[in-house]
Amino acid sequence: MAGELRGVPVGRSPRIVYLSRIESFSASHRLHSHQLSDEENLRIFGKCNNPNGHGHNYKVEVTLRKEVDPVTGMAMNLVDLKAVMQRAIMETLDHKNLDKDVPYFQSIVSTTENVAIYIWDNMVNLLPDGSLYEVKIHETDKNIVCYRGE
Ligand SMILES: Nc1nc2c(c(=O)[nH]1)N=C([C@H](O)[C@H](O)COP(=O)(O)OP(=O)(O)OP(=O)(O)O)CN2
Ligand SMILES: [Zn+2]
Repeated sequence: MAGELRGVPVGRSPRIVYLSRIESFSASHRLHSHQLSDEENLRIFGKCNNPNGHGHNYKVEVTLRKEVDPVTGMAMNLVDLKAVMQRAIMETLDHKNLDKDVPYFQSIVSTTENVAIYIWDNMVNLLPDGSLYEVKIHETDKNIVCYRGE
């Protein structure tokens, strides 16, 4: 039966929470696939294929699904999550030209879908096993991508 031992709940299943933190970064990019001709690129990506590129102020929301430690009351210390996001997102993407400065995007089109996958892949091994639940990116106020590792 559920009860307490020195103030700590015992005898019941763990409490699972969804813990999120948001960071913002600015980056420029151009939508262009090396697997397509110039004409196809222009037809598919339109204005976003302009060789001069364009920029966004991206907002990234990272969510962990994790049990609350009954002693600390935390699923994960947000100070630690901030440090992981700094390393996996800010240091590699902020104020960068995605296509030229980030090796990953030299062969992969820098759509928001692929930016979300890149961030997931960068973060997943820096977090406790199985805890990363979702990476959500607001590329603009209207364009949003969510990736859950599937
Ligand atoms: N599936 C995707 N489609 C598009 C992506 C993408 O990442 N994934 N990206 C772009 C462009 O890079 C660009 O982000 C689109 O900008 P824009 O159309 O200007 O954005 P808004 O919809 O917010 O602009 P409004 O003109 O204010 O509606 C295109 N497609
Ligand atoms: Zn864009």
